[in-house]
Amino acid sequence: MPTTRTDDELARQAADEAGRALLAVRADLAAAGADARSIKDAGDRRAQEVLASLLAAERPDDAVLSEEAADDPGRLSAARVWIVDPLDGTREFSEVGGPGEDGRTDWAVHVALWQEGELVAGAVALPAAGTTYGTDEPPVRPTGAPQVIRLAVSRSRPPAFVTALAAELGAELVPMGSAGVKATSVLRDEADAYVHAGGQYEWDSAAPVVVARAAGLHTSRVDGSPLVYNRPDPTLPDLVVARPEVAGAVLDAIARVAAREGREQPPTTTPDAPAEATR
Ligand SMILES: Nc1ncnc2c1ncn2[C@@H]1O[C@H](COP(=O)(O)O)[C@@H](OP(=O)(O)O)[C@H]1O
Ligand SMILES: [Mg+2]
Repeated sequence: MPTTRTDDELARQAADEAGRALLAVRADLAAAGADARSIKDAGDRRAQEVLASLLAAERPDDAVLSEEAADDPGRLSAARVWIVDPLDGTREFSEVGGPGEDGRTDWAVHVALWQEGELVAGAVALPAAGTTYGTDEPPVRPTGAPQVIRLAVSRSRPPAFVTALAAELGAELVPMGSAGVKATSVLRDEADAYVHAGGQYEWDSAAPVVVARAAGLHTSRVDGSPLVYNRPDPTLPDLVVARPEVAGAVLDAIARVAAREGREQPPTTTPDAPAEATR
């Protein structure tokens, strides 16, 4: 029987349950000396199982779009769709170092709910850091204008465009894994903005974006247009999450860099699928 949790509470519960399962899987496999590929695969599988069974039990009438499940075309006519990334930052999750080592903390579980055109609830769990950000308790964002803008960027494949943007802004790059970790780094005051271009999917950004919005952060595509979810093609290749104090400067600088690179906007298609991508 479904419980009476709100959608916001269910998002947090689902992200936390998957996060606990991921910590257990990683600890077991690291202790057994498993290789990174086995740890990634087992993590993806286990977190998907936890999310799928919880959502099926609690919200049997809703559709689900997940990185780790076959796409269900029924989602395109559904009123409510959960958009989930059971394990974001898969590479970082699998870097455990060796038996007895704690492993990295920059990976996340993403759970978001899309309803009739908008993201309405969500949670981003950082299980190894012991923190979950959710729309049930909107996070409090840092305020004030930074002297030097800090840009969160992929540690394993920083887009060349973001390196050029940092030079344009006189900004510092702060490398870390996972889209959820990078978006919430703005809430932890570790960065002032997360800018990504060149390839991503709806599940990479849906939960980070709905949580960031709940905290009052700016969220958009790199050209300033709205992020739109539950589209037939789940590719959503670029985004900006930023403190409102820096959002204008960041978007202006993006436009200048794009103009210099001889095109109207930064790349909006995936040029080549990264080795780690599962699709
Ligand atoms: N160029 C690209 N194409 C497709 N997905 C990308 C991408 N760059 C980053 N991503 C995805 O965005 C997430 C964060 O990546 P990063 O830490 O490098 O910024 C990862 O999700 P997964 O770990 O769920 O695969 C990664 O696969
Ligand atoms: Mg992801």
